[in-house]
Amino acid sequence: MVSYCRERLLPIADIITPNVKEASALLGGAQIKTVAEMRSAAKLLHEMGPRFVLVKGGDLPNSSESVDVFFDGKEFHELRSPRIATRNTHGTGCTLASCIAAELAKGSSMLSAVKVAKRFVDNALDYSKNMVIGTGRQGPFDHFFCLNKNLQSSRCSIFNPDDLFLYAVTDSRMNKKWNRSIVDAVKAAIEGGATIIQLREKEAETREFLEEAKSCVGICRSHGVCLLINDRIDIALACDADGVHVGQSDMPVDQVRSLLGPDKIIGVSCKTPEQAHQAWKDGADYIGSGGVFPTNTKANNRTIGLDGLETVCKASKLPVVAIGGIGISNAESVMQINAPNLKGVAVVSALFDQECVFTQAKKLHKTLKETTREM
Ligand SMILES: Cc1ncc(COP(=O)(O)OP(=O)(O)O)c(N)n1
Ligand SMILES: Cc1nc(C(=O)O)sc1CCOP(=O)(O)O
Repeated sequence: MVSYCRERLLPIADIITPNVKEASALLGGAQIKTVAEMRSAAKLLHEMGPRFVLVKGGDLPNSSESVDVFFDGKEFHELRSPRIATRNTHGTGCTLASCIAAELAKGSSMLSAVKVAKRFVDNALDYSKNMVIGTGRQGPFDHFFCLNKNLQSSRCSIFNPDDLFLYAVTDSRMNKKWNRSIVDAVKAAIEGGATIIQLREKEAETREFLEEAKSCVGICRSHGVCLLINDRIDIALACDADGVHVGQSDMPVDQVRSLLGPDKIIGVSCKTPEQAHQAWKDGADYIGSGGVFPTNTKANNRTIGLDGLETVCKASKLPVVAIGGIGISNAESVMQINAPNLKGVAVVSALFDQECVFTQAKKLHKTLKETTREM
């Protein structure tokens, strides 16, 4: 059985998710008692063929944390969560693997799928830790805990593709023109319905930008909205933003991931199916695709049109947000390409080159809602 797995299954698997005992068996009885040994095991297992390896550390002795090691062939990520003391752990492995498969089917990258699945299992374990069912050494846990209406919904920091619905991208030049601070602009956009914010401040000095970014992080957190930083990984780290957006000539996504770690959101601009494919391989969480229409906001930007957007959406498993020349008058035509992974529109001037950011955000949000309800 083990040799069949090694020879026939591992070479064709996208991901394998052994616990430490299973990893040890696959490696002919190797000792795996530390996180360092889990990393070595993940590397050796990867050499047997699967594209990704997740070695699960739930059984690791003497640890207050549950540490899983994720390896994509280049980078290791240690996914940590507090260990939940319970005997109700029967079925966790199958649930984790099924949840990864479901997230992949929804279009997530492998790392995002694994993070969502780990969070789901952790929440389920915590919710059902005190249940008493049967008298065996191990009890079952509650896979359907999400259906319990009395359960308090806690916002999890994991990226939700639906957050791309109305994506507000700031521009300091526009906000200066209308005599308002970035912080006021961000607040108005959120109150009007923006579902995610990106600070794209091309002209700001680093120190000033960092101070503004810190204030915006506070505002976004208090509204439960994610904040990303355009291009500047240093600023994102310093202000503890939720992630970054990078372009094709910025730092490559896999390098960004190794600097930011597994928990941050990474978006990447893609105009072609090849770029979209690479984004997925490198572990991006979403794609920004445009210019859908001509724009005055970004100089020399190539317009790919609605056809180009559709081509990128079709080529990709990742969630996509459309960008470039989008506003209230044409948002409907964008969403009507009706690609299941097109999650929303990203706009700059439609919100920020306007007298009232709040009103414009509200109007655009309403338009998007009406459009998507009809589809
Ligand atoms: C959501 C979103 N999509 C695309 C872009 C463009 O990013 P990039 O290619 O890095 O260009 P600049 O923004 O740096 O001019 C974006 N910012 N956001
Ligand atoms: C920042 C940016 N990126 C684009 C891309 O095509 O990748 S278009 C763009 C500017 C979008 O501004 P507006 O909403 O004012 O047209």
